[in-house]
Amino acid sequence: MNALVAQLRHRLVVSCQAYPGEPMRDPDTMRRVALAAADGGAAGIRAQGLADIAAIRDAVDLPLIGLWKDGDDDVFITPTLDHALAVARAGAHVVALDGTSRPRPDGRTLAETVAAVHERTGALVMADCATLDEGIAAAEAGADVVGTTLAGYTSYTRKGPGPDLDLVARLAREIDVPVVAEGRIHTPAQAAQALRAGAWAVVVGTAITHPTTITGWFASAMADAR
Ligand SMILES: CC(=O)N[C@H](C=O)[C@@H](O)[C@H](O)[C@H](O)COP(=O)(O)O
Repeated sequence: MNALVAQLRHRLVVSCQAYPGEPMRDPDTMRRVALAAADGGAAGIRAQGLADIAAIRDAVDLPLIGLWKDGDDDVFITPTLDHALAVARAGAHVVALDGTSRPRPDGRTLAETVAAVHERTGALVMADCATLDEGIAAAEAGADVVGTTLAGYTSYTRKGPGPDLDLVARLAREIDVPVVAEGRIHTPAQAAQALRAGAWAVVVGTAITHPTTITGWFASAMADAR
């Protein structure tokens, strides 16, 4: 197994992302958020956008999973090979890309995309999947790690309030590549449950790095209690 993937075993990766138009959408802000996460014990960082990836790679000495969300199509996480190559060149050790079975905008297969990233950049690939079958196919396509990132975010998967730990468990049983639990992990207890379900590593974003959403959780709980 690759040493960088081995380093993430049973550890926390913090996803540092702000969305278009938000006050924290700024590479230097995300760099600081990533540094703060590293101080708290994050073993890896996940970051979106070439500028954020470059800023974080320079400042934070941890494995960096990079992605580039682009376009309005169904496939928006690092949708094409060109996006993936740019993410690697910006400094990501691992390129996270759409690992679903949906057609990619550049017409390449997942296997072709993974092979080209490996050959042309030396970066690893994390396939962001939504279902068990997609995770199995992504492992066969050569992905270095498989994430549950898109479970609940496709037309054919259901979004529950919490993480899809059943998918984590089924993937961990079925495939030999490390399974990363990602998506709607909102509490430390859920992160621990993901490990018990068989996750190699756990990615937490919103619950650590998105104050607008976290504030909303508190505000709405209080509104319900008024
Ligand atoms: C579906 C999609 O676009 N997921 C994105 C992927 O990078 C991010 O918006 C999420 O914040 C990330 O996956 C971490 O998940 P959570 O924020 O739920 O802990």
